[in-house]
Amino acid sequence: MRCWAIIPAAGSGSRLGADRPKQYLSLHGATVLFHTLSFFLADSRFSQVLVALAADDQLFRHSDAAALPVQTVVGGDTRHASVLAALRALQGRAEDHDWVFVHDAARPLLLASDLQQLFTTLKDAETENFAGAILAVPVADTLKRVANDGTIEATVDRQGLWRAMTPQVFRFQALLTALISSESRAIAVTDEASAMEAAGHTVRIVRGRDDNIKITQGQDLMIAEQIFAWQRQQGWRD
Ligand SMILES: Nc1ccn([C@@H]2O[C@H](COP(=O)(O)OP(=O)(O)OP(=O)(O)O)[C@@H](O)[C@H]2O)c(=O)n1
Ligand SMILES: C[C@](O)(CO)[C@H](O)COP(=O)(O)O
Repeated sequence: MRCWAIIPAAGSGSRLGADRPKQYLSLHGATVLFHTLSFFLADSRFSQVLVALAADDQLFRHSDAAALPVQTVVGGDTRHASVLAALRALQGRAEDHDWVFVHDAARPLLLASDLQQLFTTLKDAETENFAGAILAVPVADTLKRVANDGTIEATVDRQGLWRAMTPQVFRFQALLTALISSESRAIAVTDEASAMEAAGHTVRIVRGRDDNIKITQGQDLMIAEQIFAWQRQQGWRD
């Protein structure tokens, strides 16, 4: 049984509105993508790291990430399609029961302690009958549903609500089947767990670190810079 890492990096970063896709923005002297790919390459438990790039990506080959020993695949118009493309690239090499860890390129602050929590949880997958696990954090704010005119329509009960993060880890064949099924049924999934849930699988939540943020909008890059510096100061990253 082997482990594979899939890094979806084919997005355009439209919500952040930078001058390039956010995975190519600089974070403490290297691109966001370089940090994320390097993290998984440094862990010998992974047989290979695959990165899904946009079909028209012109930046990767000129970036610091181009020198890394990863397999590139052409991603799709959605994150779902990009992950599916990477899974299809594994067909013929990955065994059905291999674990596939999917992690957003835009989450460069993942720490080894969180990854280890996932590996430890997976040891119980067979005996406790769950299909995989995801990092997540409980919602701490009051949630509002807002109308188009900017007024509050409702307050959403946050009891039991968690924010899904990545890595999300599932068995190769089960994940491939679930994503193909979601695609064929035109079910829009924004994470792998959604597809697995729709396929009837049980997914385990692992309480992750709050600083495993996804660089998405507003001041996220500045926040990531601060977190990165603090993690380094704590000795949690090189
Ligand atoms: N067609 C897509 C869309 C997204 N992603 C990747 O999925 C991760 C999470 O997606 P998101 O944060 O939404 O990134 P973007 O799609 O780039 O952002 P936006 O929605 O603001 O354009 C990112 O690493 C992104 O590169 C991908 O591989 N393929
Ligand atoms: C996978 C994910 O990061 C979990 O929160 C999130 O769903 C990605 O969504 P995005 O809109 O593609 O950023």
